[in-house]
Amino acid sequence: MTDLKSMLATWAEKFRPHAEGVDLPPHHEQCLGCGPDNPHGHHLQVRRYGDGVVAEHTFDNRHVGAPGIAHGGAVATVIDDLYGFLLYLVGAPAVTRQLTVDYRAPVMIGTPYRMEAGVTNQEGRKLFLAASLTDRDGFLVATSTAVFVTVGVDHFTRGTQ
Ligand SMILES: CCCCCCCCCCCCCC(=O)SCCNC(=O)CCNC(=O)[C@H](O)C(C)(C)COP(=O)(O)OP(=O)(O)OC[C@H]1O[C@@H](n2cnc3c(N)ncnc32)[C@H](O)[C@@H]1OP(=O)(O)O
Repeated sequence: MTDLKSMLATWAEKFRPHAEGVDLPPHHEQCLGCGPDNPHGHHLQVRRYGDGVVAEHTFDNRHVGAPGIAHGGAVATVIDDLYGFLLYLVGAPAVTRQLTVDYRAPVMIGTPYRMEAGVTNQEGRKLFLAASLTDRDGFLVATSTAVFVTVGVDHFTRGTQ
Protein backbone atom coordinates (compact mmCIF):
# COMPACT_ATOMS: atom_id res chain seq x y z
CA MET A 1 0.00 0.00 0.00
CA THR A 2 1.19 3.53 -0.75
CA ASP A 3 2.55 5.18 2.38
CA LEU A 4 0.34 8.16 3.23
CA LYS A 5 3.18 10.02 4.91
CA SER A 6 5.28 9.91 1.75
CA MET A 7 2.28 11.07 -0.28
CA LEU A 8 1.74 14.01 2.05
CA ALA A 9 5.43 14.86 1.87
CA THR A 10 5.06 15.49 -1.86
CA TRP A 11 1.81 17.44 -1.48
CA ALA A 12 3.33 20.95 -1.56
CA GLU A 13 5.42 19.98 -4.57
CA LYS A 14 2.36 18.75 -6.45
CA PHE A 15 0.34 21.90 -5.78
CA ARG A 16 3.03 24.39 -6.75
CA PRO A 17 2.44 26.38 -9.99
CA HIS A 18 3.07 24.20 -13.03
CA ALA A 19 4.46 25.44 -16.34
CA GLU A 20 2.53 25.02 -19.58
CA GLY A 21 3.37 21.82 -21.43
CA VAL A 22 5.37 20.18 -18.63
CA ASP A 23 4.32 16.73 -17.34
CA LEU A 24 2.33 16.98 -14.10
CA PRO A 25 3.28 14.63 -11.24
CA PRO A 26 1.26 11.41 -10.74
CA HIS A 27 -1.23 11.43 -7.86
CA HIS A 28 0.91 8.74 -6.25
CA GLU A 29 3.07 5.81 -7.40
CA GLN A 30 0.28 3.20 -7.27
CA CYS A 31 -2.59 5.30 -8.64
CA LEU A 32 -4.66 3.20 -11.08
CA GLY A 33 -4.84 6.09 -13.53
CA CYS A 34 -1.34 7.53 -13.46
CA GLY A 35 0.88 5.68 -10.99
CA PRO A 36 4.10 4.55 -12.69
CA ASP A 37 4.48 1.58 -10.30
CA ASN A 38 0.99 0.10 -10.78
CA PRO A 39 1.34 -2.86 -13.18
CA HIS A 40 -2.42 -2.80 -13.84
CA GLY A 41 -2.53 0.98 -14.27
CA HIS A 42 -2.98 3.22 -17.28
CA HIS A 43 0.25 5.19 -16.68
CA LEU A 44 -1.50 8.34 -17.83
CA GLN A 45 0.85 11.30 -18.47
CA VAL A 46 -0.77 14.71 -18.28
CA ARG A 47 0.37 18.27 -19.03
CA ARG A 48 -1.04 21.66 -18.18
CA TYR A 49 -2.71 23.23 -21.21
CA GLY A 50 -3.73 26.81 -20.51
CA ASP A 51 -6.28 26.69 -17.69
CA GLY A 52 -6.87 22.98 -18.31
CA VAL A 53 -4.99 19.73 -18.79
CA VAL A 54 -4.24 17.54 -21.80
CA ALA A 55 -2.98 14.00 -22.37
CA GLU A 56 -2.32 11.68 -25.28
CA HIS A 57 -3.40 8.19 -24.34
CA THR A 58 -3.52 4.75 -25.96
CA PHE A 59 -5.50 1.89 -24.38
CA ASP A 60 -3.84 -1.52 -24.52
CA ASN A 61 -4.88 -5.17 -24.28
CA ARG A 62 -5.30 -4.97 -20.50
CA HIS A 63 -8.26 -2.65 -21.10
CA VAL A 64 -10.29 -4.68 -23.61
CA GLY A 65 -14.07 -4.83 -23.50
CA ALA A 66 -15.32 -6.19 -26.82
CA PRO A 67 -12.37 -7.50 -28.89
CA GLY A 68 -10.27 -4.57 -30.10
CA ILE A 69 -12.38 -2.02 -28.22
CA ALA A 70 -11.59 -0.44 -24.87
CA HIS A 71 -13.84 -1.32 -21.92
CA GLY A 72 -16.12 1.59 -21.04
CA GLY A 73 -15.05 1.36 -17.40
CA ALA A 74 -11.42 1.73 -18.44
CA VAL A 75 -12.30 4.84 -20.43
CA ALA A 76 -14.17 6.26 -17.43
CA THR A 77 -11.19 5.48 -15.17
CA VAL A 78 -8.81 7.44 -17.35
CA ILE A 79 -11.19 10.40 -17.69
CA ASP A 80 -11.74 10.42 -13.91
CA ASP A 81 -8.00 10.42 -13.33
CA LEU A 82 -7.49 13.19 -15.91
CA TYR A 83 -9.89 15.32 -13.85
CA GLY A 84 -7.70 14.58 -10.84
CA PHE A 85 -4.90 16.58 -12.48
CA LEU A 86 -7.05 19.72 -12.59
CA LEU A 87 -6.77 19.76 -8.81
CA TYR A 88 -3.14 20.80 -9.12
CA LEU A 89 -4.32 23.91 -10.97
CA VAL A 90 -7.28 24.55 -8.63
CA GLY A 91 -4.90 24.17 -5.69
CA ALA A 92 -7.04 21.93 -3.49
CA PRO A 93 -7.59 18.19 -3.06
CA ALA A 94 -11.03 17.00 -4.15
CA VAL A 95 -12.80 13.73 -4.99
CA THR A 96 -15.31 12.64 -7.59
CA ARG A 97 -18.93 13.09 -6.46
CA GLN A 98 -20.50 12.48 -9.87
CA LEU A 99 -19.05 11.31 -13.19
CA THR A 100 -20.90 11.05 -16.51
CA VAL A 101 -19.46 9.74 -19.76
CA ASP A 102 -21.13 10.07 -23.15
CA TYR A 103 -19.67 7.29 -25.33
CA ARG A 104 -20.18 8.64 -28.84
CA ALA A 105 -18.04 6.07 -30.70
CA PRO A 106 -15.94 3.03 -29.75
CA VAL A 107 -12.53 3.74 -28.25
CA MET A 108 -10.14 1.45 -30.08
CA ILE A 109 -7.28 -0.51 -28.50
CA GLY A 110 -3.86 0.59 -29.80
CA THR A 111 -5.15 3.91 -31.15
CA PRO A 112 -3.82 7.19 -29.73
CA TYR A 113 -6.39 9.67 -28.45
CA ARG A 114 -6.13 13.23 -27.23
CA MET A 115 -7.88 13.95 -23.95
CA GLU A 116 -8.59 17.42 -22.59
CA ALA A 117 -10.24 18.53 -19.37
CA GLY A 118 -11.07 21.83 -17.74
CA VAL A 119 -13.02 23.50 -14.97
CA THR A 120 -16.31 24.96 -16.20
CA ASN A 121 -17.49 26.40 -12.88
CA GLN A 122 -16.73 26.47 -9.17
CA GLU A 123 -19.39 26.96 -6.47
CA GLY A 124 -18.12 26.70 -2.93
CA ARG A 125 -16.71 23.20 -2.49
CA LYS A 126 -18.09 22.01 -5.83
CA LEU A 127 -15.99 21.92 -8.98
CA PHE A 128 -17.89 21.43 -12.25
CA LEU A 129 -15.60 19.79 -14.79
CA ALA A 130 -15.78 18.76 -18.44
CA ALA A 131 -13.61 16.57 -20.66
CA SER A 132 -13.36 15.32 -24.22
CA LEU A 133 -11.61 12.51 -26.05
CA THR A 134 -10.81 12.93 -29.75
CA ASP A 135 -9.01 10.80 -32.32
CA ARG A 136 -6.15 11.95 -34.55
CA ASP A 137 -8.61 13.35 -37.10
CA GLY A 138 -10.24 15.46 -34.42
CA PHE A 139 -13.35 13.24 -34.34
CA LEU A 140 -15.13 13.50 -30.99
CA VAL A 141 -15.26 9.99 -29.50
CA ALA A 142 -16.38 10.71 -25.92
CA THR A 143 -17.41 13.64 -23.75
CA SER A 144 -17.76 13.80 -20.00
CA THR A 145 -18.83 16.00 -17.13
CA ALA A 146 -18.08 15.61 -13.45
CA VAL A 147 -18.72 17.18 -10.09
CA PHE A 148 -15.76 17.03 -7.71
CA VAL A 149 -16.05 18.15 -4.08
CA THR A 150 -13.05 19.55 -2.25
CA VAL A 151 -12.00 17.63 0.87
CA GLY A 152 -9.44 17.94 3.62
CA VAL A 153 -6.35 15.79 3.55
CA ASP A 154 -7.90 13.70 6.36
CA HIS A 155 -10.30 12.28 3.74
CA PHE A 156 -7.38 10.24 2.37
CA THR A 157 -6.40 8.70 5.69
CA ARG A 158 -9.46 6.41 5.74
CA GLY A 159 -7.80 3.80 3.58
CA THR A 160 -4.83 3.56 5.90
CA GLN A 161 -6.70 2.98 9.19
C1 LIG B 1 -3.09 13.27 0.81
C2 LIG B 1 -3.13 12.22 -0.14
C3 LIG B 1 -3.79 12.60 -1.46
C4 LIG B 1 -3.90 11.51 -2.47
C5 LIG B 1 -4.07 12.05 -3.83
C6 LIG B 1 -5.44 11.86 -4.37
C7 LIG B 1 -5.77 13.00 -5.31
C8 LIG B 1 -7.02 12.72 -6.09
C9 LIG B 1 -6.84 11.66 -7.12
C10 LIG B 1 -7.92 11.78 -8.16
C11 LIG B 1 -8.30 10.47 -8.72
C12 LIG B 1 -9.58 10.52 -9.46
C13 LIG B 1 -10.72 10.91 -8.57
C14 LIG B 1 -11.23 9.75 -7.76
O1 LIG B 1 -11.20 8.62 -8.14
S1 LIG B 1 -11.89 10.14 -6.22
C15 LIG B 1 -12.52 8.55 -5.61
C16 LIG B 1 -14.00 8.39 -5.89
N1 LIG B 1 -14.81 9.29 -5.11
C17 LIG B 1 -15.06 9.10 -3.80
O2 LIG B 1 -14.61 8.15 -3.20
C18 LIG B 1 -15.93 10.13 -3.14
C19 LIG B 1 -16.94 9.47 -2.22
N2 LIG B 1 -17.85 10.50 -1.68
C20 LIG B 1 -17.55 11.16 -0.55
O3 LIG B 1 -16.58 10.86 0.11
C21 LIG B 1 -18.48 12.27 -0.16
O4 LIG B 1 -19.67 12.19 -0.91
C22 LIG B 1 -17.87 13.67 -0.38
C23 LIG B 1 -16.69 13.88 0.60
C24 LIG B 1 -17.38 13.87 -1.81
C25 LIG B 1 -18.89 14.77 -0.14
O5 LIG B 1 -19.58 14.47 1.03
P1 LIG B 1 -20.33 15.62 1.88
O6 LIG B 1 -21.17 14.89 2.86
O7 LIG B 1 -19.34 16.60 2.35
O8 LIG B 1 -21.21 16.38 0.78
P2 LIG B 1 -22.45 15.83 -0.12
O9 LIG B 1 -22.22 14.44 -0.55
O10 LIG B 1 -23.72 16.10 0.58
O11 LIG B 1 -22.37 16.78 -1.42
C26 LIG B 1 -21.49 17.90 -1.50
C27 LIG B 1 -22.12 18.93 -2.43
O12 LIG B 1 -22.15 18.38 -3.76
C28 LIG B 1 -23.47 18.55 -4.29
N3 LIG B 1 -23.69 17.56 -5.35
C29 LIG B 1 -23.62 16.24 -5.24
N4 LIG B 1 -23.84 15.68 -6.45
C30 LIG B 1 -24.07 16.70 -7.31
C31 LIG B 1 -24.36 16.77 -8.67
N5 LIG B 1 -24.47 15.67 -9.41
N6 LIG B 1 -24.53 17.97 -9.23
C32 LIG B 1 -24.40 19.09 -8.50
N7 LIG B 1 -24.13 19.09 -7.20
C33 LIG B 1 -23.96 17.90 -6.61
C34 LIG B 1 -24.37 18.41 -3.09
O13 LIG B 1 -25.64 18.97 -3.36
C35 LIG B 1 -23.59 19.24 -2.08
O14 LIG B 1 -23.77 20.62 -2.37
P3 LIG B 1 -23.97 21.66 -1.19
O15 LIG B 1 -25.28 21.27 -0.56
O16 LIG B 1 -22.79 21.54 -0.27
O17 LIG B 1 -24.02 23.00 -1.89
